[in-house]
Amino acid sequence: MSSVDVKGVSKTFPQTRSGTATRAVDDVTLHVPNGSLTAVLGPSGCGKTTLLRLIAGFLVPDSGTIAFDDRVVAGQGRPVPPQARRVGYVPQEGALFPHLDVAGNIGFGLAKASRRPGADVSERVLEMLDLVELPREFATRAPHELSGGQQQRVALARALAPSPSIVLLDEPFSSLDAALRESTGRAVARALRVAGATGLLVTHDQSEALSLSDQVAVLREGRLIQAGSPADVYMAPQDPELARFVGGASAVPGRAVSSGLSATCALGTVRLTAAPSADDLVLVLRPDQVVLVDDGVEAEVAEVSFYGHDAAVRLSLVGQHTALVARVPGPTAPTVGDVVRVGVRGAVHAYPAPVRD
Ligand SMILES: Nc1ncnc2c1ncn2[C@@H]1O[C@H](COP(=O)(O)OP(=O)(O)OP(=O)(O)O)[C@@H](O)[C@H]1O
Repeated sequence: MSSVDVKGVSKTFPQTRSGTATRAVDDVTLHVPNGSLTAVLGPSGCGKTTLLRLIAGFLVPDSGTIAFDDRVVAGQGRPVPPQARRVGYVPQEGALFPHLDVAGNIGFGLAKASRRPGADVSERVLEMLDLVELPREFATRAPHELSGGQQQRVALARALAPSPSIVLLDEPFSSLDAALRESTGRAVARALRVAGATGLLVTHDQSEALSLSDQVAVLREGRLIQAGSPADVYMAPQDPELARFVGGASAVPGRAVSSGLSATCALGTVRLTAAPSADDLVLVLRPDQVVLVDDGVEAEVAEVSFYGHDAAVRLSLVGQHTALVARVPGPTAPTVGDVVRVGVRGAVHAYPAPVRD
């Protein structure tokens, strides 16, 4: 096990023939505690893979340092090469060697530098199959005889077999369908915990990040916007854009009430989670905070997405240019064109409104 400390790391790709230089990672500082799993979350192109490749040693930072515990691996003197970093890497898909069976794939790293004298490769292969919760009989199967989720578990088993201190996973579930994605994700997180490895998981899927990790690190345009526990990132997002990205939210203009922890907005007076730092505010309403009530403000139903157990209802406040999303139990969902009444449940997060020129 090792902690990972990224300090002030930047990486710019030089100008390509077709465009300008890209600052893919911009002054990122991130601490990943020993034995924990951190999800690196952000939209496509925000620099997630580049950050992972810098930690793996496939890329060298332009500035800043990367350390595993107290051992600086990049940024001071000659960078430590990837093979000497004791890092396991699980790429997106198609990662298995098609000409080797499952045992050959899992034992691949062991057959090289990291094999301990006298260690039994086949015993380790079986241990690894147990760890990733696959039947031992799979050892003799070819990769094409496995499902996508099983293949990703084998890829993890291969990464874990040489007992790396750190495991880096680059969108390992992106090719799997929703149900398989969830079960494979949970199995992978369990295996990492049992192996005691420190993990970094790149994903653009906010529910995957929130449900699997101990810490969520959110990147936007190469910069680290927020790092915290899943609950912190969901309950106290750094800005309204992050609230929309993680969990979804409606942003409504509001005005602080001088007497304390409340604000007025198109939905009436609402309670705030903390004293506001400005008079003009942006109030962030989570879909589960927007509720259909008997005595609220009138809104017209613009769109309904039915998910079974619940439904997302897009609403437009009557006579106002305010759009809202409410999450209601599936069986109670209204239909498009209905006029309903809405209110706000619980305290809402407020941010200073952007200053207009
Ligand atoms: N080798 C490269 N040369 C030039 N630009 C690159 C290179 N690799 C990445 N980039 C650019 O750096 C930025 C960050 O890319 P990166 O792959 O790290 O993003 P990402 O968040 O992992 O995206 P995705 O989720 O789509 O995989 C992008 O604008 C990308 O075009």
